[in-house]
Amino acid sequence: KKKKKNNKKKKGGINQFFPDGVFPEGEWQEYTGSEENLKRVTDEEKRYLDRQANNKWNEFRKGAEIHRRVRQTAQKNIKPGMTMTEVAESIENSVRAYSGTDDSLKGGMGFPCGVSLNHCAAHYTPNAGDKVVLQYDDVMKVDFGVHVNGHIIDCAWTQTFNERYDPLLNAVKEATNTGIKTAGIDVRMTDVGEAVEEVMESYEVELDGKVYPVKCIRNLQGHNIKPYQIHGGKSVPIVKNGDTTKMEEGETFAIETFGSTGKGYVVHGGECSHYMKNLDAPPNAPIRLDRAKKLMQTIDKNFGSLPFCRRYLDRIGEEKYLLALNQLCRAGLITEHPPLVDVKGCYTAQYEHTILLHPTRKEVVSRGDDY
Ligand SMILES: O=S(=O)(c1cccs1)N(Cc1ccc(F)cc1)Cc1ncn[nH]1
Ligand SMILES: [Mn+2]
Ligand SMILES: [Mn+2]
Ligand SMILES: [Mn+2]
Repeated sequence: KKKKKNNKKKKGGINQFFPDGVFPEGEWQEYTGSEENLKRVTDEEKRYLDRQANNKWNEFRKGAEIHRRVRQTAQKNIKPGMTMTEVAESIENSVRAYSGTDDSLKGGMGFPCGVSLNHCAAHYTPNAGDKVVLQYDDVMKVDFGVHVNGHIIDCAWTQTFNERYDPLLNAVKEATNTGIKTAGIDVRMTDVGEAVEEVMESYEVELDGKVYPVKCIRNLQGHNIKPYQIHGGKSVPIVKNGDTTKMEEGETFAIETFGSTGKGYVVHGGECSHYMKNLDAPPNAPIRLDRAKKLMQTIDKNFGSLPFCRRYLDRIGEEKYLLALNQLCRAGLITEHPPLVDVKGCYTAQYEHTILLHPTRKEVVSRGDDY
């Protein structure tokens, strides 16, 4: 018998530290560029209206506060010798504890905790049975989401132990901050990409006596975020790509950049762990295969349109689901998001923040004193 969802707020959540329910604002930045953008900050009427939308903003700020506390502990505790499963699950359990609810659709992981290593840039998290152990010379991209009622914080950093990678990390950190500074209302996507690329490619890194120019991974992008939708349909390039699509007032963006000592281009590589319901699939498409039908119901109930990974099915008690999962993917009802890899032997790094385009100012809501 399925245990009833307990809708009570759980103890130990982040709310205990903010009894008034008001969460800290992120880093404010003024809009730059056009004359029109410069005067947004003085528009009192827009400022007043923005405060009315505060509930939505406050839920992003709650997610960001959870993200900062979880990553601070992770940055201290993650060490070589831990398995990738221990790394990912320690972070995921911490997010769930702070979220203060057992209902994964009310709050918790916004998407799986990525722990992509070295030439793998994104979308790797261990599946059951993964024996990989974190090494001293690894370059690990820790990329996890926190959601509060579907308001998703998407924020990532690169964890290393060998300081020889610092120039690579600094290049990407500065490139991401440039992307954040350039982003704004009415800004064209291609202009963000161009600004990012210029900073990234001004760096080089020396490894094992060889000098590499830092390249942007040109087919990885930031993206807008919508309620319960990690990818809202707009992409933010990290190279100049001619896309004149503009950012708009009220939108939420994940600004992420990736630097690489390899080709600067990723392809699918390795076993898939990340999956997500296909929002373009016809709703209520008939699924004849009984096991697949049941699995789809479980996915709808626990994740909805949020990305999930195989370990999330394991932990809710699903067993022998792989065939049914593959059938749902082949039917186009679920999409696979396999690991994204540059060439073997190269090193890739990432930094990512979530920004809120308020009518009068830009808020880097996931900013911390770490990055
Ligand atoms: O690469 S994306 O698919 C994308 C980038 C631009 C347009 S869509 N992706 C969104 C996503 C898709 C599936 C997931 F399971 C988790 C995330 C970016 C991302 N991954 C991690 N953090 N941010
Ligand atoms: Mn991310
Ligand atoms: Mn992202
Ligand atoms: Mn893909």
